[in-house]
Amino acid sequence: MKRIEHIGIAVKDLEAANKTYAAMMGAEPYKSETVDGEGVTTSFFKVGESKIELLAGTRPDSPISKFIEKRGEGIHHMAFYVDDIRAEIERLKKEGFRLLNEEPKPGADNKIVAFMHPKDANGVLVELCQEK
Ligand SMILES: CC[C@@H](C(=O)O)C(=O)SCCNC(=O)CCNC(=O)[C@H](O)C(C)(C)COP(=O)(O)OP(=O)(O)OC[C@H]1O[C@@H](n2cnc3c(N)ncnc32)[C@H](O)[C@@H]1OP(=O)(O)O
Ligand SMILES: [Co+2]
Repeated sequence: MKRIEHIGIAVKDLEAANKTYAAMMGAEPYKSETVDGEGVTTSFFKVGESKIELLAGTRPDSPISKFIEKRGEGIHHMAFYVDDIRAEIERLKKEGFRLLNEEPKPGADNKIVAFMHPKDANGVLVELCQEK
């Protein structure tokens, strides 16, 4: 795993959260994107080589809507950049980690992504991402 690509933060109101994070970080989000497959709308702020990804659910069965319903707003996942996501999925499976999707799926910001179960990483939902 090369670097922390982004930290995902679950928010109820993306517009309001954009204003909060823009004021805090002193910069506007550089991108906003809806990923229908995940039921989320995202916005991204640069932090050096990493990013903050704000995520709001677009439907009640979205993982973000369910997370907020159960736990409230807050850090939802940590994403690592990898050069070869399929090789990394195979390596993690051999190590005994449970992948939530074994075939990479479309993510935001021109990435393909895969998730690892949070119970296998001390309560942290881990995302792998690779450039499309
Ligand atoms: C924008 C695209 C992409 C990108 O490019 O960056 C994204 O970031 S998409 C982000 C949203 N998508 C996902 O999160 C996909 C992967 N997630 C899932 O498959 C599910 O959310 C889940 C992690 C399997 C949980 O779903 P489910 O099992 O239906 O929910 P439960 O509430 O029953 O959870 C079981 C268990 O796990 C705990 N949990 C759930 N989410 C998290 C989390 N984000 N971090 C830590 N722990 C989490 C939950 O609390 C339950 O534990 P117990 O209460 O102890 O049973
Ligand atoms: Co993410």
